[in-house]
Amino acid sequence: MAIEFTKYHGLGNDFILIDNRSSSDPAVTPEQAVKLCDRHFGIGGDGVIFALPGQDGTDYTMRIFNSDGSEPEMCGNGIRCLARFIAELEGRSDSTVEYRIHTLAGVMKPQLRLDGQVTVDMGLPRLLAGEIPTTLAPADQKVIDLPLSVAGKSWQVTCVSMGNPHCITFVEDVAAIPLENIGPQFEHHSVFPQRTNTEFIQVVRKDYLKMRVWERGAGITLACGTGACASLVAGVLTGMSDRKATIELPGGPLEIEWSELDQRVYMTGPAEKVFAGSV
Ligand SMILES: N[C@@H](CCC[C@H](N)C(=O)O)C(=O)O
Repeated sequence: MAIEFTKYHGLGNDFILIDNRSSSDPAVTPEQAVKLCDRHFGIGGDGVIFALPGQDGTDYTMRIFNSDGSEPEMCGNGIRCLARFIAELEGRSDSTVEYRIHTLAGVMKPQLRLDGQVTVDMGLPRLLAGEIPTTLAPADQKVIDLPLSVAGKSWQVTCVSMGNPHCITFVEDVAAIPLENIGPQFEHHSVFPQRTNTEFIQVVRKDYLKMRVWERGAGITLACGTGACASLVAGVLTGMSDRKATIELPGGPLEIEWSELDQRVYMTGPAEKVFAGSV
């Protein structure tokens, strides 16, 4: 049976979007998602995202399979793409509609802006080791600037969950980090029982950070929305960043704020349609 899809990207973090509104079960299996994401033998993408019916009073449910077939709790760039995709399905692309989206990380609220950007209320960051999860500290303690040995070197890491796990290291020069080599070693380190996303951050100014990411289940990507949010929170916790900053990723910039008022994290960035087809 043919499956209709639309390809979107958020700063080059690219996804295959599927209109799954008529069923609560994803239209493809994790194994099929791996094939669809293949950049040589498939459509190509960092993940497959499903727009499913809402749950518990929400407008829609988002589920996502990474390009390795694993299912993460949340995806920041993906939820901006999902919001634009849904707006197009509903014929509301040119409005400032806000959606309430059920995810495995809780309810997220993306709002479309007229300039084409999408602002997402990403909720509260989770900071306790047991919530991330990591065994780097006792379950009821935060993991801020603690040593972690990877690839024969000690790294000072801060861990933050945006629903999905992130391990952040501040470095002098992000370009000098051998991401392809050390990324998998962070991802699969025994202190992260559910694996981890890994971000390296260079502070240009306290309101301008450069980031490179190794994503759990997807490897090196051009951008990671939850990673940018987690990194800004890590920057505030370590005194490296203001509460509001531009995060420059290989695919472009995201604006992130950890609000002093409600302690929630807000992310603003683009989401663009690439093409549509069927497989
Ligand atoms: N690229 C995403 C994150 C996708 C999920 C991640 N790979 C994980 O397994 O947690 C983003 O923009 O947040």
